[in-house]
Amino acid sequence: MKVSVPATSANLGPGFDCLGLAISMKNQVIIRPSKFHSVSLKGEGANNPALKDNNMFISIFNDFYHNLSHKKRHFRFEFQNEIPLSRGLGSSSAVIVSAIASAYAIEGIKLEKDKLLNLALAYESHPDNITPAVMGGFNVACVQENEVKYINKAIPKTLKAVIVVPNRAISTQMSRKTLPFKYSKEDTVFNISHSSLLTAAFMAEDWEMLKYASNDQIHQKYRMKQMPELFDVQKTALKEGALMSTLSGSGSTLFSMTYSDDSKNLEKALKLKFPHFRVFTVDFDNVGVRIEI
Ligand SMILES: Nc1ncnc2c1ncn2[C@@H]1O[C@H](COP(=O)(O)OP(=O)(O)O)[C@@H](O)[C@H]1O
Ligand SMILES: N[C@@H](CCOP(=O)(O)O)C(=O)O
Repeated sequence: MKVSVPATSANLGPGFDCLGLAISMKNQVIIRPSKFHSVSLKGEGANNPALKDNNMFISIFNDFYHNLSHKKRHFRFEFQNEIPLSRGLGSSSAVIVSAIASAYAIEGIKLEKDKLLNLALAYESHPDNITPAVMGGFNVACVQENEVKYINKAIPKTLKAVIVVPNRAISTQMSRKTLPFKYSKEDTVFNISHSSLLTAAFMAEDWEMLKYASNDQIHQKYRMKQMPELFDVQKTALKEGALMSTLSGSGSTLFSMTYSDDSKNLEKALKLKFPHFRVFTVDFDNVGVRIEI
């Protein structure tokens, strides 16, 4: 059985904790019944022994598997990870979503995507990553009475993401600690208006509006101070034709969106100016979690 989950870029500038989209960089796990428990790990995180020994996937999978099944079975888990860890690309959401989906699938129990999303919410309280990880596409989401309420829209093939991934990790938990406890009325109104405009721009496919709508006053500047070069990455991306350029999730990745025709130029300019960072051009993912029995 094979499960794959896409990476995500959350917040999209002003949509702190509520906007996110999926990109076609994915983590995949193949699970087979086996005589003994065993784990193999390839790709991102492969040289991190903690991921093999104390793997968040295995512990969430076991929580669900033991609740769903009365059989005592062992499995071989083969992980192939494309999502860099702690870079604001939703690696933890991918793990949570794939672990829950795998436990149901291995038992042959059908799990609706809406239910999967709400089960994942118990492990990741911000819906802006788990919603695109499950559903794909662009998503606006909020949590009410312990349920995710969301609206989802596919992103056209004429657009691509160009991401700049620094070599330094930023943990989401630590990055949230850099944010103020209180915001002024001006900053609050600024973000509500820009986040609403950004949502409308995605829905109306008005891509030229993104450069205005993607401005933010409540999280990026505080977080990017930890790695001031990110301001330069953002400025360069916008100067080189990005439709928008925002801190991905809690960082450290900078996410930019471009017309497909412009993406190679943008990638080239960013690689030239920031040779010490990894730069990737990727499609958007409109499917979300995939399960193959
Ligand atoms: N492929 C993986 N396998 C196991 N655990 C992972 C994997 N990817 C991420 N994690 C867990 O998630 C943590 C990163 O979560 P977080 O700081 O929220 O970063 P991100 O922005 O990538 O989601 C890692 O320290 C690790 O505990
Ligand atoms: N809204 C959250 C999103 C965190 O995304 P991640 O990919 O960095 O885990 C936040 O901004 O803290």
